[in-house]
Amino acid sequence: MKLGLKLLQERARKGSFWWPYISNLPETYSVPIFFPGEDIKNLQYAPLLYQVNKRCRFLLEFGKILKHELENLKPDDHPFSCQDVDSSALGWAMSAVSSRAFRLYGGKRPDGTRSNVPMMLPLIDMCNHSFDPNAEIVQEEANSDRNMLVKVVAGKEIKQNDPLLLNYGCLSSDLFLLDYGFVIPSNPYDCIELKYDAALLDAASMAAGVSSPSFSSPSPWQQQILSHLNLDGPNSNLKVTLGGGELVEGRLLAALRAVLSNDEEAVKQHDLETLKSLTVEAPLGISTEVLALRTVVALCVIALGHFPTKIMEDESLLKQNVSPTTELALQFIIQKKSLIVDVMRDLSKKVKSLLAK
Ligand SMILES: C[S@@+](CC[C@H](N)C(=O)[O-])C[C@H]1O[C@@H](n2cnc3c(N)ncnc32)[C@H](O)[C@@H]1O
Repeated sequence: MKLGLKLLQERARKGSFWWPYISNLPETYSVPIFFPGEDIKNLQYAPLLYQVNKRCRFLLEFGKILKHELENLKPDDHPFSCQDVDSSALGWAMSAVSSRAFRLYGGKRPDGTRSNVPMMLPLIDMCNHSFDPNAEIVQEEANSDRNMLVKVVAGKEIKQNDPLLLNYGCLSSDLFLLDYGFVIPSNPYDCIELKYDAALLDAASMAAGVSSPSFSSPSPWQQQILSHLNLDGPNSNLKVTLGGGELVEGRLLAALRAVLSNDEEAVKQHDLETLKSLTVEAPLGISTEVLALRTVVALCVIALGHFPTKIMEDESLLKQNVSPTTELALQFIIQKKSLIVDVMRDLSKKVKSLLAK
């Protein structure tokens, strides 16, 4: 937000050096904080809705604090040349920065290391994103400590009229939408967030064929493994993911394998890294592995059931003449649901091949 405030300050300052740049920035952004209520609802996916709400609440709160702080300032002391900076102006600035700033190395710290700071880079910020970019940003130190040379360097041959494309990062679809306001079809870095919840896992594993699951009442050795995986205990992190690079997050896979195995000796023969790896095939035996993978498939079914609409309904709506924000919301949820379906398909294939052994 610091850079956003600076942007607002320069936008309000008469004769600002940055005015030509700032006056050419988009007036609106397609990020969800500006979506109409109906399209926020259309986003359906709870972790994204949580982030959108969090950002909106922050902007409202910060707007109030700022108003209070600026209230009694003399015109000469006013950082925004007496212009009103409300939550909508803050939202504009936040979106300008999140969608256009690049994180680069800043000045040197006393210990010689460099801080990582967001910077607005006029002209460079005209480059769109691609996971197959044709250029990259290269930073070079100039002779003085304060100055930094920032260049865009071609990574491959670029023909005349080809767009210059940079890689903004291997980000999930949530971050592309929240920060940049677009959705990449079949984003290989997208994932689904789930909560490691014992009752939910008991239900999922029962659907997978476990008669008396013990996620809600793990034995002490299983609890120890869960706490090593940071899935149990006071500072646990219960957020686990499906999809992305890993298909099933290693911590979830290890927990499923350990709790479904019930064979302390067999589990303790393996280190955590082995238990977390899907490329290590069935370290605790085929039947445990099949139950673990089927439990994930059941989790996927439950996750899909939480979306109020089906992919086919979203796709047919998308074919109609919808607004750009509805289109983005639909693209986003289609992507999320397709990812779950892909995970189910890949895991079911694995189960089939295990059973054929
Ligand atoms: C750094 S700016 C890039 C320049 C921008 N296209 C412009 O005309 O000003 C980032 C914004 O460009 C758009 N953008 C960048 N890459 C995109 C992509 N692959 N697909 C769709 N929109 C993209 C998004 O609106 C994003 O917020």
